[in-house]
Amino acid sequence: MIQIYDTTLRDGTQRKDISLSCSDKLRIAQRLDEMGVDFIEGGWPGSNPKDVEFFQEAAKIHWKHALITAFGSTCRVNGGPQDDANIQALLDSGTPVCTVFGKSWTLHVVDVLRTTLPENLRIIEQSVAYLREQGRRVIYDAEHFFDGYKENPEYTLDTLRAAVRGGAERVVLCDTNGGALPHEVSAIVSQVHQELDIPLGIHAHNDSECAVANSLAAVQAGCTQVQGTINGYGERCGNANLCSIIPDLQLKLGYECLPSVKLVELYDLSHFVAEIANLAPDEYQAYVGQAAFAHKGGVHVSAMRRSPLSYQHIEPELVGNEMSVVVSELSGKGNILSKAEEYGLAVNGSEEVVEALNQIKELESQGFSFEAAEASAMLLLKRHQPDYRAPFELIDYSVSVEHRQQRGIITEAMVKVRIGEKVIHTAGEGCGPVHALDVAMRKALVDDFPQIAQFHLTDFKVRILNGALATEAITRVLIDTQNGYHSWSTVGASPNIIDASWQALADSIEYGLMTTTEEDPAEQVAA
Ligand SMILES: CC(=O)SCCNC(=O)CCNC(=O)[C@H](O)C(C)(C)COP(=O)(O)OP(=O)(O)OC[C@H]1O[C@@H](n2cnc3c(N)ncnc32)[C@H](O)[C@@H]1OP(=O)(O)O
Ligand SMILES: CC(=O)C(=O)O
Repeated sequence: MIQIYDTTLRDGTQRKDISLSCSDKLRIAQRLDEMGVDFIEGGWPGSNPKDVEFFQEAAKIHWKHALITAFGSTCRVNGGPQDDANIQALLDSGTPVCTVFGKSWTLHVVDVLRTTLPENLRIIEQSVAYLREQGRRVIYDAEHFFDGYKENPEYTLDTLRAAVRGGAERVVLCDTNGGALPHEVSAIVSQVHQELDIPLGIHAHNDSECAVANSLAAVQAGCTQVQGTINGYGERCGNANLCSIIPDLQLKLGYECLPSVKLVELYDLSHFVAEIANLAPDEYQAYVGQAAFAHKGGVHVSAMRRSPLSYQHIEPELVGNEMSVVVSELSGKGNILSKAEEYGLAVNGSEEVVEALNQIKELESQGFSFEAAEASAMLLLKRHQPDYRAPFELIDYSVSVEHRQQRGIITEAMVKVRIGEKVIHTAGEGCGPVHALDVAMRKALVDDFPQIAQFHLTDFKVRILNGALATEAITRVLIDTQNGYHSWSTVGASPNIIDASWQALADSIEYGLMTTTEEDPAEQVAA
């Protein structure tokens, strides 16, 4: 069994760009408790009123499994813990467990605390002992332990012994500057494990991109608690990422961290915390990123269709994620077949697949990109089906943009479309050419397809592909659209920006008409 100690609410919030409100912190803590995390470090009560409020509110909650811990430093140099505001704040937080950090590295004792080595041992021992006397369990975080150990191993061990004499139930070896490498962590933890008969923990930062590897090495060398954060948020480059460490330990190394029924909620937990932290989820994050099981290369997809573990290290469902297939110029027939299956399209023979595949490769060479435009990829496959009839057909369009003195810029569009046997000719004005085309198209289609009123353009991205050609360059346009309960993306590419926009817009409308009914979106969300 490995204890999971989450510090998202404390060290996680030391990441630049994260600021959680008290209620954000409580929501995350409750979600972590539901997951079965053992310790939740709620903050530093000696630091700010928000953290004080967190502990006041946390005291009113019935925690199912987790122990809430309050974090703070040892008492100030030349003072005693009984007179120390920070230690008092730890006691006032009312948590059953207090985590106290102290200095291990002589550089920090001498240059930062500006005190003597024996005085540092005194404040460690007395701070821990005082909290113990007040009935609190104490975890001792040995800051800069690995840097300190490399310089003066005997002194760093003495700091741990001081914490143990004070009554710490566990000492946590911190790679505060994140510079240690796995072989060093492995060797040092093994030596400490031999020297001290006390449970050990690991707290790693990611400055050498080794926080997860260092945490695993530490566990294998004897640590039984791992401190980390959800999504690896934390000071500078972050803390050890629990979303990787937990499945690594549980699925690969056979340790128990969370109840196994909870592991499948890891993907949701990661996205939940990103959402509350107001950060875009990292698509490329191991285990829980949306691309973690997304297959693009044709060779990979072809093999995956034959054996689901051929290009995956685990079954994605174990952590609540799912496999997906991307269509692009790197596709083979397998990608097309998988996409067709995903969209429920019956494929009538390999010729159809090869034609669609070749068209995708050709269009990508012209500047299209189907990876981020699944709706266009789906329409392309659909158009290769003999029985497919598009809901409308464009006959002509024109756009005029005029700059008139006194009247400013005037933009108008005309479209002529065929719906069945009917030809409809409309015009629209807009604040720009794409808006005017959109207005004219909606006018032309709304009587036959009233659901078009539900479509909203949510994003419009323009990228110049070969900038060296300056204004003659190919432009790629990606449009995101939604109808209140579902969103989709389409693509166009052309040396003419209006034409590229038109292609993406027409695909967006065609796909939307195929997938949106006339029902009220609110009812569809409920369904
Ligand atoms: C490794 C880590 O991540 S530790 C956590 C770091 N997180 C934070 O710093 C966030 C919360 N911090 C804060 O809100 C503030 O820094 C406070 C309230 C803790 C302190 O604020 P201030 O009193 O203004 O001090 P300031 O931040 O300028 O300096 C830190 C002080 O703590 C002292 N200190 C640092 N570590 C320790 C320690 N382990 N034991 C005792 N004192 C310590 C320093 O010597 C310095 O004191 P001094 O100015 O009297 O020499
Ligand atoms: C305690 C802590 O956060 C660190 O040493 O990094």
